[in-house]
Amino acid sequence: MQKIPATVVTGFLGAGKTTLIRHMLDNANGRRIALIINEFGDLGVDGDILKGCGDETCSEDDIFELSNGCICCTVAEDFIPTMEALLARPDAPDHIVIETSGLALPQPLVRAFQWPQIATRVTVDGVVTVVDGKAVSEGRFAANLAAVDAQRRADDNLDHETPLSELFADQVNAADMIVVNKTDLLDEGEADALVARLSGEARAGVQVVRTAMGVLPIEVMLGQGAAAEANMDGRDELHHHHHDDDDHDDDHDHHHDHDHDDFETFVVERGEIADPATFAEQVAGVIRQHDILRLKGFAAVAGKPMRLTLQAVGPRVDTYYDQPFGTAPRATRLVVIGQAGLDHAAIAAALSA
Ligand SMILES: Nc1nc2c(ncn2[C@@H]2O[C@H](COP(=O)(O)OP(=O)(O)OP(=O)(O)O)[C@@H](O)[C@H]2O)c(=O)[nH]1
Repeated sequence: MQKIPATVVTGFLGAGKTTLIRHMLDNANGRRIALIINEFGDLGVDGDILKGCGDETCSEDDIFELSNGCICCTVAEDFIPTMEALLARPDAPDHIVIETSGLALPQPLVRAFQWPQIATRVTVDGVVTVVDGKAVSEGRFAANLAAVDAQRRADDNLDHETPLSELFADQVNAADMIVVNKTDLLDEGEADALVARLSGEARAGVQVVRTAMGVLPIEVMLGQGAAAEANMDGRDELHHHHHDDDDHDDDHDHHHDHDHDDFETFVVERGEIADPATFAEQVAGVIRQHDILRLKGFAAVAGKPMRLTLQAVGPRVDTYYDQPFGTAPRATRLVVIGQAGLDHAAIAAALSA
């Protein structure tokens, strides 16, 4: 029996994973693609966006949402049972695409494909790492040398970098292909420099391609034939497990105590907003003031039957009307994601003002 290829799409919060997958679904040309989506933050925004595709290639039945935390830490409880349920269905998909949360380490997920009940049926076609070209060019994932030094002074055993730079390095390290997205926000020189830098940091032979709005031909994205689960060499994660005493344990059920302890998420609910542009400015102000990494959700706009989708990556805020509320409650709900220590009350108050 031929194995079903599975593509793992990883990349930091807001890099453009959902956008890339949405574009792929819109251009699936009759391929049946099953999606497994893992989101950090409990609003199901990505699932909603992908279900809105309305195409028979991505019926809701083919979308599985894993929302019990980060996929790399819930492999046994969540991911494996979901894969088994997917594989037990009579109509096997042509391809499986897995969107990890922006905080996930891809390595534990790829290793899960070595589990016997999966390995006989599915192979990892490729790990696609989506990079926010603008954020990386601005140095958002650069190791913060001052912070690293302070940590080292505090604890000799620590040789890790910042949570952001570590995650970024691990996601790059796991890649079979790197997609430098958001090139529309870069000039050509910046894009060239970033591609050159990432080609140097990635494993040998990894292709680095550039996109805007995730426009990548489906033939480039799928069908890489990497069999990543059988080729783990050089994909190792960095030094994440310093809190665990048993971290050399290769037990598959082992819980990786890693960087998402350094991040947190919560939901803010408020009443209708008056005007999308004004609210977007207000949101951008709150993001700057509180150093929020990612904010997304849906808003009810006074007098408008359509639901407004709001997406912010750092202080860049996008809004668009996506669908009528219909019978759904006209609620405004926003999920906020940042490094641990966010002032929930102040942020909620500022977003509700
Ligand atoms: N300017 C610009 N914006 C983009 C591009 N790709 C995605 N975006 C926007 O960036 C925001 C985040 O995109 P998503 O596709 O949701 O990112 P993601 O990686 O799935 O985000 P998480 O699931 O939260 O980790 C959205 O507002 C997108 O419209 C791009 O190439 N250029």
